[in-house]
This record gives sequence, structure tokens and C-alpha cells, in this order.
Amino acid sequence: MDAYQRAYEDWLTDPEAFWGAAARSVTWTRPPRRILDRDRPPFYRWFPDAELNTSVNALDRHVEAGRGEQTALVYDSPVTGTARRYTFTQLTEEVARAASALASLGVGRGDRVIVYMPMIPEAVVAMLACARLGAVHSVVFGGFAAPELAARIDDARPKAVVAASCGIEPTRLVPYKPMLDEAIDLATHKPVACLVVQREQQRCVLVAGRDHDWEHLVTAAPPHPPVPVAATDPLYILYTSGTTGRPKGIVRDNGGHAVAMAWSMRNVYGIGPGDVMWAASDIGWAVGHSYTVYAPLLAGATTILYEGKPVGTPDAGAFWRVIADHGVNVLFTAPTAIRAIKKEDPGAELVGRYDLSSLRALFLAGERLDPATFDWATDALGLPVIDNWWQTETGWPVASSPFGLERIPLKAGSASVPMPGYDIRVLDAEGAEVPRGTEGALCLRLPLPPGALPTLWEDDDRYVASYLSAFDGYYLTGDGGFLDEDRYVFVLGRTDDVINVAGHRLSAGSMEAVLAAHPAVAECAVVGVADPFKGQVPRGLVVIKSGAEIAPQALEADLVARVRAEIGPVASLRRVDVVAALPKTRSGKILRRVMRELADGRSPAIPSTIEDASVLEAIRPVLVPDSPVSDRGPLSPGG
Ligand SMILES: CCC(=O)SCCNC(=O)CCNC(=O)[C@H](O)C(C)(C)COP(=O)(O)OP(=O)(O)OC[C@H]1O[C@@H](n2cnc3c(N)ncnc32)[C@H](O)[C@@H]1OP(=O)(O)O
Repeated sequence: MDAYQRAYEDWLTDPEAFWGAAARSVTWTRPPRRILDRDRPPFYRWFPDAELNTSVNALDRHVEAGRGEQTALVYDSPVTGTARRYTFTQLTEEVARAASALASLGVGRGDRVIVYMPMIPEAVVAMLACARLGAVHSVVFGGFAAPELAARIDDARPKAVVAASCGIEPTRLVPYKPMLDEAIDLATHKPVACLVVQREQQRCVLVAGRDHDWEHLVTAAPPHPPVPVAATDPLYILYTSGTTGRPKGIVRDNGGHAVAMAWSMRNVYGIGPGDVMWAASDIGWAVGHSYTVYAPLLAGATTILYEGKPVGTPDAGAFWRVIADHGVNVLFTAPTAIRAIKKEDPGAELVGRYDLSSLRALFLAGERLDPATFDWATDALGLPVIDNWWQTETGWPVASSPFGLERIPLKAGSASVPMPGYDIRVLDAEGAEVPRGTEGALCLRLPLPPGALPTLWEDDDRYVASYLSAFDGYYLTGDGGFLDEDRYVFVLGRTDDVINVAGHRLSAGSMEAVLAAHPAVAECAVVGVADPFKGQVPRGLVVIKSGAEIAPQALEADLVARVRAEIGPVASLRRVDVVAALPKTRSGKILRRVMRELADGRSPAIPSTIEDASVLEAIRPVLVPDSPVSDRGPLSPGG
């Protein structure tokens, strides 16, 4: 572990010297003289006196360095049957025109812009155009329904929204624009303008005076010069689910982000100028922001924007086809995608049909990588399969194999070792460090490195309450796990009520809020249970109000439909069961952990404070339908 060990120790010995050196790979309009502002803990600011423009770093400087004719972006869309390439020169010009179009709608430095778009080049252009103006983008994943979009509009209060008329899922068109119209109706805050890409698959109606056609406005616009911003100015807000229904607006600054992206692209992923990186994640997620859009372009590499799925567009060889067509060097996706491919092509026969000689490694993140998927992918590709552990909040890997620095041994079930910038500690409930090999709360010692969230959007108090208040001096990740004797980290899952469905982080609380709002529901719980393909899926349990006149099956179907309509298809809540009562403690706390573990086929420890153990006996056949009660022994309190 020579190169990695040296880098980690350099960072540990003098973090400011380490990040000061890393900052030299960024083009600043005013280079940093001060590296870290520690004046107001727990709020730390990286490069507080520096100034830059992120779009210049991603685009213009590569053109100026003579790479203008290199491909910056490949758009590969099996759902529309198209593929298109943009050179760095073309992408720079398109972004400069889009920035001008947004400026003509009144968007300027510090203004927020919501981007609600499918995986089309205009989405990447819109993000970079905001960066060029010093505006703050907030991309909302297309699988969210109108009320979720409305909640983000109200929190971010955007001056403008950039959208598309529709998205294209393999089996249906998704009408984005009607959902945007509904969200604006629902929201208290009203954006002054919408810039809409009309897709030929389904055009939409534009609202006079508010909506503008992308094609008309952007094509005719003159190029807009880049606006230098403070390194500490926000580049984007990305909402993620917390334990309650209200999403958390993760803030990413400009300077720390550029430094972290450049460092990680080279040293974690091993990607440099001229290489081809493909992060097969929607741009609505952190992986899409960091490793589809920003990091490859900041590094002068080519990035792939893929509008398709791992299977069904047209088959389980889709990923291998893209790698072969575009000479992909590194593929980054979620374990769910690999499980989907494995299910359709268990013998990996389709792998052999394509020339994958360009591929150096497969990186996986977003959810736990189970050893069976790790083994299958390793055998199928004959290449390093590298689990990364990180979060929307951190923006880049907390732990990984440092592939760009050196090859280290991989261990199935582990995300390998901490990256420079991250001091991982495993703490018990009292905040004491546990011995190696012992499970506990995975925490990071403050300050967090460049690129990690400095706060939540306009909510410093919630930032402290959510992440920093459990253990003084530490960031609480919300994940549980352990470090082994070689300091490899094993992440075992969330310790809170966040559910991870196919790499999508969802709040049990927000789904419960939808169920609880039904007039026939007395009380309810949503728990995330293990699923062989999506990692976890939510399941709902509800108690009908006495006197409510509704058949249980009708209520169950109605609740599934409501969650889809109010949160979106991404929630994947397919099963709600009506039960007589929910298990609770004597103080009225619903025993979600116990239900989750029962549904996962485990033998949960039952708290001695349980109000009525017979309630658990009654719901066990619902949660574990294939296992008769006698198979598992009686559930007795006191464990
Ligand atoms: C490390 C930091 C992080 O964790 S950042 C987060 C990283 N996570 C990811 O990148 C997510 C990885 N997962 C995926 O990319 C997808 O789940 C993959 C594996 C491709 C499978 O996709 P899919 O077959 O659509 O299943 P799904 O469970 O994602 O979708 C559930 C329903 O939602 C729909 N959906 C999906 N995307 C959209 C979209 N952009 N616009 C509208 N709808 C969308 C799907 O069609 C599906 O709907 P339905 O229920 O089948 O009708």
C-alpha cells in the first residue's frame, strides 16, 4: 500500500498542505492563500479567499489547452435510438449560449435554478450554464412526482426551472411538463420562468409569459462570459431523503468541489485527460452530479450520458455494448444494475459478445455491494470490481480502493480503505470508539474534506442537528458497520429509517405521511425490507380506523397508488397490508426495527418495554408469509 499509505499519511500529517497542493490542479481567478477557515466550528470553509468559475474548469480551459476537438460528452440513448457527440469546443459554446438564455430570463449569480430533466445533453448543459453564471442549480430526479418537486421548489425558491417535455422509460413516456405545471400550482413559491426542451416524442403546451422554448432561446443567444464566484459560493443544492418527510438540501460549494472532484477522478478512479468515464447514474443523484457531469469534465476526460437501462434497452448486454462502442475505461454503477444484468444473463454470455478491452475497472456504489454480486461481476469481467462507500452529503468516496494510486487487495463485502480527507471512526452509543471488528455507528472526524457538504441549504441548525449533534467533533453518517484489523471498512446498512431502494435513498417518514393522510387509516408504519434485486424495498402496514367502511384490499391498492402519485414511481412501494394493530413499546413507539428484522427472516431482539407481544405474533405471517410461526419459535419479550 505504498502510494496510498503515503497519500493518507501526508493528509493526516498536514491536511491543509495536502489540499493546498491538490488545489493547484484547479484554474482559479484568484488562487487560495488561505486553505481552511476554522474560525466558526463546526462550520468549516475550504479556500475562503479564493475565486473561480467551475464551468471554465470543466470546459474552457481544456479548449485553451488545445483539447477543443476532443469529445467531451457522448449522449447514447437506446430509448430514442440516437447517439451524439459534443467536443469540448461545442459543449463550451452550447453552455455559454444556455447561460445567456438563462441570464435573459433574469437568472444571475446566487439565483437558484431547478433542473427537472431526463438524461439528455440539455440537462448537462443547463447545469454547466448555471455554473457559468454563478447561479445555483438543483437537479430533481425525474422519478419524483409533482408534490416532491413542489417541496423542492418551495425550499430552493428558484428564479427559473429548466425542464423537458417528457422523459422516456422503456415501457412508457413520462410527461415531465404536466408534472412541472402541477408542482408550480402546488408550490407557494412561483418561479418567474421555465425553459423547456420540446422533445419530439411528446411535445407540451407552454404557458404564455412564463415558459420559453429552449430551442428558440438558446440557439439564438450570444455566448455569456463566465462569472467568477467565491470558492465558498454554492454550486448546487441536491436534495436527499432524511428520516422525516422534508428533504434535506445538501449544499456543494464551488472551490472545494472542484478540488475534490479533480483529486478523486485521478487518484480514486484513475481517470485523466483523454480517458473515457461512464457513471451510469441518473443526473438526479450525487453519482450523476459528481462522476457523470463534473469530475470527468474537470479532468479533461470524455463522459457518457446514457438514456437507457441495464436490461431491456434492448437486453442485458446494453452496458457491454456502450463500453465497446465508446471505449469506456471505467464504468461506475450501482449494485442493483449488476444484479439486474445477472438475473437476465446469469452465465454472463453477453459479456463475451463485446470488445471490453478498454475497460480497466468497475466501480459500484449507492448501496451495499453483496458478496454474490461482487463475485459474479469479478468472474464475468475478470477486472477489479471496486466497492465505494460515500453519500450524497460527502459528494465523493469516503472509502474505496485507491485504484488511481495503486492496486490494493479487495475484500468481498468491504468498501476498502478510507480516502485522504476522511478519518473514519466506529463509535458506540456513548460515543466511545469500539475495537476493530466490532460493529457501531460509522462516523467521520471533523472537519470534513473539500467537496463534502458545508451545511444544508439555508438551515445551519438542521445541519448540526442531523449530522453533528450525536457525537461532539464527529459527522454521523447514519450508516452502521465496522473496521477490520487492516482498516478496511465494512458498511452494513442504515441505522435510521432511511430506506435504500435500488440505490435510491428514500424516507420511510415521507411514505408514512402519505399513508397516514388517508381518511381510513388510523396508524401506519413503513419499513425497508431486504429484496434480492433492489437491495431493499419499502413495505407498508396500516391499521384501519374503527368505523371506516372500506375493504382492506381496496385500501391497500389505494395506498400503493397514492404513494406512487405523491412521491413517485421511484418509491417502489408495491405492498401495503392491513393489520389489526402495530407492535409498540409502552410509551407508544412503533417497533419498526423489529418488524424489519422479522421481514428479513432474522430473529429480532424484542425490547422488554413492548406493550403487547401478541401483536407481533399476529403480524408475523404478514411479514414472513412463507414461514409458519412454529418454524421460528415463540417471540418473547426481554431480548
Ligand atoms: C454514493 C452516493 C449515492 O448513493 S448517489 C445515488 C446512487 N444511486 C443511483 O445511481 C441509482 C442506481 N439505480 C438505478 O440507476 C436504477 O435503479 C436502475 C438499476 C438503472 C434500474 O432502473 P429502473 O428499472 O428504472 O428501476 P427503478 O427502481 O430505478 O425505478 C422504479 C420506477 O421508477 C421509474 N423511473 C426510474 N427513473 C425514472 C425517471 N428518470 N423518470 C421517471 N420515472 C423513472 C421506473 O420506470 C420504475 O417505474 P415502474 O414502477 O416500473 O413503473
